[in-house]
Amino acid sequence: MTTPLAEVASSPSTLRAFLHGLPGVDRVGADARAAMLGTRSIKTTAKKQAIDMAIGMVDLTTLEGADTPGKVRAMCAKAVRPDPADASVPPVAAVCVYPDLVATAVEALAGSGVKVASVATSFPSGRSSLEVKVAETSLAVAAGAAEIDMVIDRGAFLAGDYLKVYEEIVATKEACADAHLKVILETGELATYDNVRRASWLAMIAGADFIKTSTGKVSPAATLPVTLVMLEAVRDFLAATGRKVGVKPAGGIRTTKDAIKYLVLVNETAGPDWLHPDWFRLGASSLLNDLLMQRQKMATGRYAGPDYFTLD
Ligand SMILES: O=C[C@H](O)COP(=O)(O)O
Repeated sequence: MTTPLAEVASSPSTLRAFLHGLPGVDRVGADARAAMLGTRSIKTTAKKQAIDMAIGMVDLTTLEGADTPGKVRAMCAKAVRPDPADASVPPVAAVCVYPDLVATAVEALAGSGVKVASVATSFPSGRSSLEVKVAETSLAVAAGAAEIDMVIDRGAFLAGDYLKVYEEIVATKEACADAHLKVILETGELATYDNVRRASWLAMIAGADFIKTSTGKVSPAATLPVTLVMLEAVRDFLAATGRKVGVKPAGGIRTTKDAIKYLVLVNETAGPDWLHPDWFRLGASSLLNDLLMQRQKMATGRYAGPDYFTLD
């Protein structure tokens, strides 16, 4: 890395030269390594620990046009006490909602320690003016959001207008004040792993606290190889700058088996220091019930069945 990072974004050409100077991703190698790590088995005792760890890393999400305050309150109750019959189940890390439902979630979660995350910047498309995006972020923060999940402008990124994407992230970070900023790359639209690496670095240079794979509205959403590329990026960014950034795969993660594959990937790629909700999250609308069912199966030897738990 020859250009000091502070100067990388001083012009469109320096930013482009930096991002295109990053080493290319060996696609076949990344796919093979993710597949290999995905087949690793873990011991039964480690599995119980992994399930509780995964529960504590969930960003329990509802991002539907039909969301209501009642649905969000019910989700918040589940976030705090995932299994009402078992107080040993840890709470999730955060709930993630649309900006207009932040106040409802903040009230429902008061004093619980579960954080409220709001999507922003015209989620999921990211298609509005910077003024609108910044105003939406400020309103969500004013309503009490502790975390903002913004989307990047993929159109600008794919057109090579990296400085526009950078400036939007910088402006959104400023509007966040003390709230943490997660930057959604929407990797399913970025076409190549090289682009995923570039977008990861772009977001981190611009001030992201977390980089997140997907909105959950585009297919493919989170995948193991894409998450591997992002974990390598946060590892390398820490080595280059001394600043640690978190990672959040989101979208399509529905089973305990998948969640554990992600934890193995984190451990083997970025390292065990990332195995904490401050540095790793799983964004999911319907993973929690499977984690609860598998947890109960390990404790009692039988499944309670999906009807035992309230809907995700
Ligand atoms: O940020 C989280 C995603 O929107 C959730 O996606 P999902 O419904 O596929 O779990």
